[in-house]
Amino acid sequence: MLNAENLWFRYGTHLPWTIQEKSMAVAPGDVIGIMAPSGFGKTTLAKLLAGYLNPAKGNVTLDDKPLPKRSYNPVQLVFQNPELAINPRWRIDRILREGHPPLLRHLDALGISSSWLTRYPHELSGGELQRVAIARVLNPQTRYLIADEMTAMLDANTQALIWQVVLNIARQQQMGLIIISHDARLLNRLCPKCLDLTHTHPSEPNLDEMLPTY
Ligand SMILES: Nc1ncnc2c1ncn2[C@@H]1O[C@H](COP(=O)(O)OP(=O)(O)OP(=O)(O)O)[C@@H](O)[C@H]1O
Repeated sequence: MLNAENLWFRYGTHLPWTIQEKSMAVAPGDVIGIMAPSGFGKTTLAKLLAGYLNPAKGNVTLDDKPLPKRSYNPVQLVFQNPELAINPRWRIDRILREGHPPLLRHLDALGISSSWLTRYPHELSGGELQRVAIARVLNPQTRYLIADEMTAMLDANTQALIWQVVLNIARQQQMGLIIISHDARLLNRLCPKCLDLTHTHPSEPNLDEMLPTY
């Protein structure tokens, strides 16, 4: 279980709280959507859940323990722009093997061509590079995947292909998925449970009631 308990976060001591008293729990194999317009703190919440940011108060635990700081992070976060998460000086082959060797069937399913492996990131298109970024985290060590606008820059066909593969693998590996998107249709299609943050304002205290707990 990935558990966030009573999280508070702000980007500076004199700035307003971006995240206030938020709690949520995600079980293995759950698929949960988070939807809200720009600025409601979706990415901040994602970063807190993945341990990229530390809450001012509250904590995030995986099976009742803090997230590991030195070993592979079982809570992986994939953003819209793969360039930001990928070392531009590494060839694709090395990027894919950084955490855990990728399974050949995952590369095939995502349409990753063997001819890409010897190239550098700038020698792939944005959509091709995003597939590499996704393949990199779809390994058995990833227990929870947070997809923050992960397919927003892709065409409809590539988007459909990627989600089919990701949902299949998540089901097989009992990986929990948190899908953040502005696209209500996408979330309705993918997520049995969905949080719509547009009905609240970040400073209002009732957001908690919308978050699923188990
Ligand atoms: N590094 C930062 N320093 C200061 N303020 C920040 C920082 N990052 C985000 N913020 C602010 O925190 C608030 C929430 O930002 P966040 O990126 O979490 O929202 P979001 O809902 O994901 O938005 P978007 O859909 O545009 O990505 C915004 O008001 C933003 O300006």
